[in-house]
Amino acid sequence: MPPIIVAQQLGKTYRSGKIETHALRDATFTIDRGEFVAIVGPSGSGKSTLFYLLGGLTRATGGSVTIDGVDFSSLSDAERTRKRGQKIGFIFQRFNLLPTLTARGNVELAHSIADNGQPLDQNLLHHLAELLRIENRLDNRPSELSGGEQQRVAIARALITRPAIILADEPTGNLDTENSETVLEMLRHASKEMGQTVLMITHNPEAAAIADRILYVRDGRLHDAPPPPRESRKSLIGSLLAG
Ligand SMILES: Nc1ncnc2c1ncn2[C@@H]1O[C@H](COP(=O)(O)OP(=O)(O)OP(=O)(O)O)[C@@H](O)[C@H]1O
Repeated sequence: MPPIIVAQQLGKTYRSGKIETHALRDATFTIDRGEFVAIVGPSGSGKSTLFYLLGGLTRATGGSVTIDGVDFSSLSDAERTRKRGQKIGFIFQRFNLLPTLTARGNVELAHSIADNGQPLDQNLLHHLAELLRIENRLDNRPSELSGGEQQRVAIARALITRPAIILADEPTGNLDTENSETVLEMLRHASKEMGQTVLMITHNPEAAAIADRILYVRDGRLHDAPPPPRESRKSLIGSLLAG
């Protein structure tokens, strides 16, 4: 099977006045279907920039990236939004639920943005709500939910469209240990049981340690971290995170 993500010399330079910041340079890599990839690196190294590029949320200033066979840079804005909704599920550190909608409303909105011509799969919603333990919280608004519950709703929202790729930016950054474990288990389930590709930015060595592969970003350059023996993974990842 061809890789789901193919990046060729992907780059992003921000310009403000005469100042140029090479946030990401010449990133060439592929990611296979079903892989669970952690993206680690010091603050300001380019992780979020890579995330935005892979999510089609910003345009590259160099190179290209193809997501599930689609070159996002060749699409109109409207088409890009639709494809993004169909192919990618996003999970953010701050949950980013719409405050005026209930939990169910937030999940339904993600489904309608994807606009894939299918009615919302109520069985999938029920299954996700059960796995994420939010069955009794679906009619509440985000302000009535705990942080952990909000993140679990955000995961249901990301998974309801059965996206090929899940992009998670510090998904456990605002959570306690128990909720972090639930979120990581769910991401691993998505990768291993559902065959979805998961890319997760994290500063948390425990989170990075459960990934299949670690991409290390430093000064805008991407490196595959060497696959460490299991027992030394956490300390190695800890030293990478410390920069
Ligand atoms: N919109 C922007 N305009 C100008 N420079 C930017 C912009 N966004 C990011 N940068 C710069 O690009 C570089 C990479 O930033 P990025 O946000 O990708 O880092 P990061 O690894 O995600 O950092 P952190 O872990 O602190 O979130 C930094 O030097 C940052 O200051």
